[in-house]
Amino acid sequence: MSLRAPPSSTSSSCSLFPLCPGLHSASRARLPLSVAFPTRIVRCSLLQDQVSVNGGAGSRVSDRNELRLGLPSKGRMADDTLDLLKDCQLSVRKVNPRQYVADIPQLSNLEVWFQRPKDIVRKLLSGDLDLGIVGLDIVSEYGQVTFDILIRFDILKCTVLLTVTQIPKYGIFENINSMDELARMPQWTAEKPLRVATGFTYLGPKFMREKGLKHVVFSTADGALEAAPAMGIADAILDLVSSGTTLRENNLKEIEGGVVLESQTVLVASKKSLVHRKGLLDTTHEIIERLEAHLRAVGQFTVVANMRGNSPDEVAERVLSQPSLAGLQGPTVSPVFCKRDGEVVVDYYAIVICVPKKELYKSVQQLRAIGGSGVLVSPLTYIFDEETPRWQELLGKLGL
Ligand SMILES: Nc1ncnc2c1ncn2[C@@H]1O[C@H](COP(=O)(O)OP(=O)(O)OP(=O)(O)O)[C@@H](O)[C@H]1O
Ligand SMILES: O=P(O)(O)OC[C@H]1O[C@H](OP(=O)(O)OP(=O)(O)O)[C@H](O)[C@@H]1O
Ligand SMILES: [Mg+2]
Repeated sequence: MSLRAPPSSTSSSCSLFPLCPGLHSASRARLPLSVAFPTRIVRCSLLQDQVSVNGGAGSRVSDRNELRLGLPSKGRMADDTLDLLKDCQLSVRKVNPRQYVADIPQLSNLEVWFQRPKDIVRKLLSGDLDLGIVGLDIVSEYGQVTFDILIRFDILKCTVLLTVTQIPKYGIFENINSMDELARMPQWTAEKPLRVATGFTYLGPKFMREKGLKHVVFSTADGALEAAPAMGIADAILDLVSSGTTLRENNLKEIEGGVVLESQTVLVASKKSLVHRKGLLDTTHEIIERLEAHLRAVGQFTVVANMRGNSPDEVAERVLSQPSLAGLQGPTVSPVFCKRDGEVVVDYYAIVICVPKKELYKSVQQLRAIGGSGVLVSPLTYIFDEETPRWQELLGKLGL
């Protein structure tokens, strides 16, 4: 199998991400400060001794005071991420769409930097960002050897994506439906290996090796990979699948055992920054708490209803007799006071429960069946629990 050399297992960001591998320090020192192109002048505002590739030492903690969160500057995740933060009352304030720095007024001393997803992971590793929101696929691909310096929290709201091996539905693949069958095809030899096109040049070879494919070569492209088999460039591809439309429209099929990774949006933190950067732990705590409380709340409605009854216990018993009305820890039942013939009396009780969105109508029917009226339904913003499991998990990982 022809594989790209695996990245070095040291945490040096220079060896992990050589943007200009050929540029050694001697030639760097001679870099001109402005470079002339035929149509325009591009001025580099770098001081000569600052010119280096991706900052050098891996996961350093620079002496800046501000905390930095990286968010996707473009692509499918960009808007979803901003919407999610807005829903958590952490709206990002951006002066104009082309500006790459912003802030979140609720979180003081935090800078938001908009970056391409893969650059967010690179900059977390190099210490230029402290936190980031990206796809797990990107973290696994670009942060592969350094999970010990990154800490991840799953944000379950966004679409789960699969990175999957895909082959044509036609020709020699017509009856091939699993990775085992693909591996056993006699066509793949040292002289004529299986050609796989993928953007996942680290995860792809690793996966194929684990699946026992011996004769494989990889090619890569920046996008539209599904075209590669029909163009005759590849036999199979390894790419993301979300709705499955692109795969279908290009006459490809997923195969059994071909899932490399289930991806979703994750919040990632640099472990070194968490330990050393003042204030980061508190800010991360707040972000995690808000995300967790919000993600718990998005699937629920608050339902308030009035119910005639003789006592809170009797009303509670009626409510709890219905399968969809138990709420999170049971109903809150409070007396509704009104004045009759000059006297304050309690004929009704107000009950408050949380109801899963999917079960709303069923719950309203059950409420009516036990005498509920005046049912008010409102969305929930947060459900804060006593404990934040993800926060506890983080403290555990940091040994705190
Ligand atoms: N079809 C999709 N549905 C939902 N999310 C997706 C989809 N495709 C990609 N993503 C997510 O969006 C993230 C970025 O993908 P995107 O296509 O925007 O950038 P890219 O092409 O990988 O990078 P770049 O364009 O910067 O080179 C990925 O981490 C992935 O998790
Ligand atoms: O299953 P689907 O919902 O169709 O989505 C999957 C497609 O989306 C992404 O590509 P994108 O549209 O970002 O274009 P690109 O490959 O050119 O980057 C991904 O690379 C798949 O091709
Ligand atoms: Mg694509």
